[in-house]
Amino acid sequence: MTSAPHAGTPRVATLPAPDGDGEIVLLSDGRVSAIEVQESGEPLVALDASFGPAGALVRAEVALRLQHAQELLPDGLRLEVVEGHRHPADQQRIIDTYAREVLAEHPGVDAAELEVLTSRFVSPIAVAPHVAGAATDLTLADENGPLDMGTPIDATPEQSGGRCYFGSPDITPEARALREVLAHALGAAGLVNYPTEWWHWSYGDRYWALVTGAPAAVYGPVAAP
Ligand SMILES: C[C@@H](N)C(=O)N[C@H](C)C(=O)O
Repeated sequence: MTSAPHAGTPRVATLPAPDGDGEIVLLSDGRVSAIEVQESGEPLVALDASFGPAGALVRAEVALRLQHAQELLPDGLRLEVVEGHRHPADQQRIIDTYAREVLAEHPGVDAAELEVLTSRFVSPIAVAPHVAGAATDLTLADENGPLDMGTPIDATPEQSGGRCYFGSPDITPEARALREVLAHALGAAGLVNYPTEWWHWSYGDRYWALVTGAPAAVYGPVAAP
């Protein structure tokens, strides 16, 4: 899953993709932290009620792109965004909680391996897309509320038996079809998925830059107003 870096070589932190096709680059991979940030200075804005009651904060361009994705969805479906910008203290609390769970499952792993395993579910703080206002946790909803996407939002790999991975082959055809609808709209709007979490989509952060080949990220850590 991880290899010790040679001098000057970023750490590789990857997982085999669950459908057997390629690999997932984790947020703890050194190629993510090596991406430069050319901060745009864009403000955080609150998403309106068409995205659900959370009123999540995201960068202004992310909000526009989510609006575009919303418009690309089939009639009767909408995006329900449950979280956007996250305070670094909240990010750290999630890291600490999940790292304890990982350690209980894998006693004896060293600190580097623990960081890699933990990053399947929560990002290292330095590259955290939510802390940059670049990421949203979201799902699809219809007039009756959120739909069954195969797992609840925030199911860990352990809790979900890996079904939280976007490409999990172990979900129903209905949930698979809904994940594809989500990916079609958000991908067309320029957001990228973190493949270990079907609900996590971002634009402008370092992971986005790595996936899209952009020369730099445009959002680094930002404080909420
Ligand atoms: C904790 C989970 N909801 C989450 O936000 N994970 C992503 C990868 C993150 O920490 O940025």
